[in-house]
Amino acid sequence: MGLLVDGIWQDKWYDTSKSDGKFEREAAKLRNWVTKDGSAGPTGEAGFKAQSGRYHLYVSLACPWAHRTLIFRALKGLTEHISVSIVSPDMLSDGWTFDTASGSSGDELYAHAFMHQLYTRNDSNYSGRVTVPVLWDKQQKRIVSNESSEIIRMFNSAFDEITGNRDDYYPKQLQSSIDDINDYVYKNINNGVYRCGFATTQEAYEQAFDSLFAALDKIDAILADSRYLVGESPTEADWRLFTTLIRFDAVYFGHFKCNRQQIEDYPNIANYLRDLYQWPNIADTVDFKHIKRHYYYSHTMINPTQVVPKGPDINYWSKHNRR
Ligand SMILES: N[C@@H](CCC(=O)N[C@@H](CS)C(=O)NCC(=O)O)C(=O)O
Repeated sequence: MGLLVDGIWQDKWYDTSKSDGKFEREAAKLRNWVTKDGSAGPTGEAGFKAQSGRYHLYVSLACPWAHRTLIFRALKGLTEHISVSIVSPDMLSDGWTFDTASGSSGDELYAHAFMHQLYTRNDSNYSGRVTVPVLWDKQQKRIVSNESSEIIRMFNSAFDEITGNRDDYYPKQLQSSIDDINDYVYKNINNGVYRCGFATTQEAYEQAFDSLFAALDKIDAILADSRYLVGESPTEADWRLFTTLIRFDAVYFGHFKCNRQQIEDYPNIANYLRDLYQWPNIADTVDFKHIKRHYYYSHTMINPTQVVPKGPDINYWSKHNRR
């Protein structure tokens, strides 16, 4: 695991020494938007018009942020319009790789060995972490965005005229409720599990742990009265929560020490998780082999033996009680 400094790869773990042992995630730097007509989006430059076959998505099947983009690609009928390369689940001293022997599909566009080569192809002087997902423009041969929350917004609407799929997971009248719940879930749950797992002091870990479970308790209470987080059909807020919930019992409970209880022990969340998992085309985006292998094998400072646990054995296809 590492980062680029002026275009040179350096193998370095996260530095928590300046933040009292707390893990702080670096903000994504490449923030252009694909739009229907190629006009500029909320940030970045114009020039990225929605077109079939023009864009390529680089993902890890293990990564919850990349997983969001695969879910929106599936939900919005974009699989035949946006191609994908999958990195290996093993992220060690070279960062994300395209090693096919350990589970990568290979870099379909450039046959790079490493993900950082894509970042320096985009900008030979790049400084920053080399993260997935990345949305790449095959026409201009550059990165559109490496911010998953924005890539899913693009997928939600920019390609609607091409696909004819007008399902809207961020409808205008619900946007402020979705934004509020997203902020809360991101801070306490999506990033909260990482704040538990990557904390390097007892105090930082316990703070993250307490806010994580307080938030899960609150979500379970919301789901007692409402089928989804914001009303009676799934929105962006549900899919963003889903990618953390589906990894929780298999990885975060043990590996990140999020072990007050499992998601299976939450009466409403456990059923809600199955409801989302069983939604058309979603189960195919979930790969427990990559998920477990990535975390347990790559984070050698947490699990130096790199032994990957066999369990748990949970059936996400079992019947749920959501209406
Ligand atoms: N803000 C980014 C975060 C992406 C992210 O942190 N991805 C992780 C994988 S789960 C990564 O690539 N980490 C590599 C690193 O930090 O060096 C997004 O949501 O797109």
